[in-house]
Amino acid sequence: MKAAVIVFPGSNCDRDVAVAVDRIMGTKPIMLWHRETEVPDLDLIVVPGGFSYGDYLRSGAMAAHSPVMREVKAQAEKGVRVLGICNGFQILTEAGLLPGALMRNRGLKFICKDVHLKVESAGSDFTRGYRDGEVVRYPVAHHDGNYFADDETLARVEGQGQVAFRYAHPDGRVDDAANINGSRNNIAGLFNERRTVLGLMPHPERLIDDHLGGTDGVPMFKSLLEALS
Ligand SMILES: NC(=O)CC[C@H](N)C(=O)O
Repeated sequence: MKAAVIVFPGSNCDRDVAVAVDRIMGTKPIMLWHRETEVPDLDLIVVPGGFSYGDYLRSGAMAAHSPVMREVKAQAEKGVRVLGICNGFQILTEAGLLPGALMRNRGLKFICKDVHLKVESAGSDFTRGYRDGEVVRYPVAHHDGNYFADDETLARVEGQGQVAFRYAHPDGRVDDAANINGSRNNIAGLFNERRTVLGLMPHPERLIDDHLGGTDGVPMFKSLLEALS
């Protein structure tokens, strides 16, 4: 199993997710600088959180055009699993690997807190370790997490079961009061059609140890390990 974490100028969750992959999946990922053009064949690519290129223009907009992303796109095309967390989710939408866009939070404030998520689909290599409808607690830390897609795209992703996670109450209810940032249909995480790419705003890599406050992120990395080994 070969994994890589992409590193952009301004990434700040790259080492955290590398620790999660190493500890839970038992493999040290290679760290790939944004200028890299030669990338070995991989099984898993993680696009981590942070502020790539200072989030100038729009979060993820510049990173989506960096040299390494050509390789990421080519490998994603072949079915290599790609996990984009927070800024990584923003980059994957800007790169066209996931539909829609992430806009400024509805309240125009940076949100940094733990939130509850309803697992909308456990039917993927990323989420098999959870149960459909299960409620998990993940931290969020973003100012551009407001998921937007036009009506047609939204109907398509909903119809095809591409929604992975929704912002929810602790009892699993999904409504506007649980919608921390104004995302359409409370979408917090989304698959591509083949479910080989997942992007999500909350941070699974930040809850992988009781010393960090919980372990709700562990099943995601365990699911990937099972799928890829
Ligand atoms: N933690 C992150 O990756 C933050 C993503 C992005 N910089 C935002 O604030 O929306």
